[in-house]
Amino acid sequence: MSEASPTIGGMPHYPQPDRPLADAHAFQVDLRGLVDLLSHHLYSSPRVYIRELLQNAVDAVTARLGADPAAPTGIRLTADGETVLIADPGIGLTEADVHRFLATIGRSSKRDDLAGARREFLGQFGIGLLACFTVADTIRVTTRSAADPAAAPVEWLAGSDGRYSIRTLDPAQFPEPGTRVLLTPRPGAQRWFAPERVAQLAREFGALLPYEVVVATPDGLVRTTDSPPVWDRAHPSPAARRLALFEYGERTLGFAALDVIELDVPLAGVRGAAYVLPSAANPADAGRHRVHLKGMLLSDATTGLLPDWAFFVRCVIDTDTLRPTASREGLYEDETLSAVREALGVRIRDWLTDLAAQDPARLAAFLAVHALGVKALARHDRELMRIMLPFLEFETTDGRVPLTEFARNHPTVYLARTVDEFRQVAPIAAAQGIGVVNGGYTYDADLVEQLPQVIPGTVVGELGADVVTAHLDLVNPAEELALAGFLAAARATLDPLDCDVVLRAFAPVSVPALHLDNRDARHERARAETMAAADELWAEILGALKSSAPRAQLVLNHHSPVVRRLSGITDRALLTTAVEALYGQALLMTHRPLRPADTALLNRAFGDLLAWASLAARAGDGDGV
Ligand SMILES: Nc1ncnc2c1ncn2[C@@H]1O[C@H](COP(=O)(O)OP(=O)(O)OP(=O)(O)O)[C@@H](O)[C@H]1O
Repeated sequence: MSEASPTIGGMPHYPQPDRPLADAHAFQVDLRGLVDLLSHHLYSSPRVYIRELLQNAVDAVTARLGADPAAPTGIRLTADGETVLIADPGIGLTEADVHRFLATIGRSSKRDDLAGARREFLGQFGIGLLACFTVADTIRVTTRSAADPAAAPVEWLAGSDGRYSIRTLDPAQFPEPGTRVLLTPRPGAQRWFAPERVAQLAREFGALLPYEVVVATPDGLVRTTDSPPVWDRAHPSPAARRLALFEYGERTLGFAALDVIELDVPLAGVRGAAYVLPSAANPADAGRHRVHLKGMLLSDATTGLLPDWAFFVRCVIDTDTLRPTASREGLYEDETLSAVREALGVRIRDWLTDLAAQDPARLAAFLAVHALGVKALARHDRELMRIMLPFLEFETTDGRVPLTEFARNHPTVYLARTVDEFRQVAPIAAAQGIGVVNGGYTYDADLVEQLPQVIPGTVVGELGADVVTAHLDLVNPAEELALAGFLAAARATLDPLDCDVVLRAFAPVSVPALHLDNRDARHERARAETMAAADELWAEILGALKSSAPRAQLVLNHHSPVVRRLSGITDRALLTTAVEALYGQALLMTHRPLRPADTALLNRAFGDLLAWASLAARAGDGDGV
């Protein structure tokens, strides 16, 4: 029996330096420090020790099958509450292998020196076994090599203090090739050895592994593998296959999907399914997918697997091309991953276009929940936009309608940039036949702007106050002249508020006045107000920014009975109050927050109107006496 300390990455096989390293030393490893690093900074939880044990067992079985396709494959975990034992009938190790691989941190038998990690194996980094030290104080490995039947079986006993011993065993004690790993818990880690927890972890990580794994517990044998995966099984009919996929999704992801999209991208080595979320998803949510690498669960919250726009699906996949990060809890971002991401994106997009062509009712059900996702996708994909546009509804002056239909009825499509702007003008614009789309919602303005490329001949214009006024009927000059006094008084009242007054005739008659404004004008007013309140330096800077933005407009409706009645008022003070009240009412209709000056004006107008009313009432009483 010999005793030694582990070395790092195959040390002391020094590279050949230019000059001999006469005074060379080997790196030492502080195993406790390393395990501490792994458990606090690499692995999210000690539970991964089961995954690492399973992984080594699976790789060992795969390696032996390579040489002997008839070799046994069953893997058995035994959890008695005190210890955990895993036994595999795999390739095993000779004493030299033990020193070389088990006891050398960072060295793996699963890497070709030039080609990197070999595709058929799960492991590659040569650190997995260390995960066991996050829960165990000692690891006892007994192993017999299948590759070298003459080699005696050996026992390797390693402690978390960084020391190990090795001894040869009597071949009669270990007649068959294979490996057994026995772990004894470190203080405080007993809970990770509870039989039901071991079985649950084996099922969670290893349900799709290619070889049968059973867990022997005091309550009996538990089979934790359930392979081949549902997508690789034969089903009696396409409907039965779909049903099986739905059931599998609900069991593993925890929600009843709206739809399921099969993923089979042979070039990318990906098989599985994408499940459409049953309720609207947050576009900023990076998407959490359940990813298996060669059957072993990598993580159920893997990000970066799909393009950002595909936030409406969650995938369950198995792949043999993608690489894990060293923690084996995420995907390594490389060219393969971006190719897979693109291929899966194409698959989901194709599913959408097929749905549009073959099953509009199912597409409508999908869009009722995920229109936002499709809009996000369509922005970058003109072809998809062309296909989806007839199905995507937008808020417009014709109600919620698809843009294609809207563009057919309105050769010029006006775009209101904010929800407020749309609300402000929609009823009036609709009455004048102006076609306006509310561009205030996420992605809508982008899509409307691309409309001319998708439907040639369509013109998209910005909706400004001038567009609306241009569509309102002019009042005949003689009639306008008759109201000149009233209009002059109204202009004088509103001029200090940076608002012009114009007279037009428009529908509906129930709207006496319309406050038309645009963002430039609002910014200009805000700037002017700040300037008035600012000190000299700021006033100068703000003054330099002054622009000749159009002023707001109060458009009085000549058809409105209220306006007609007002124009008959001769008392100047009452007229001022009435104009202020009209202006205030029009402002309230815009649903925008009021400036302090506007609030003051509204209060004053209301108070004055009350005073006028009580005066009139008293005068009426007086008449009666
Ligand atoms: N059950 C086993 N049967 C045979 N060899 C094993 C077994 N477990 C571990 N080994 C050997 O020990 C080496 C180190 O194992 P370890 O789990 O630390 O790393 P790995 O599996 O190579 O890579 P990773 O860090 O990615 O898991 C393996 O490369 C393998 O040669």
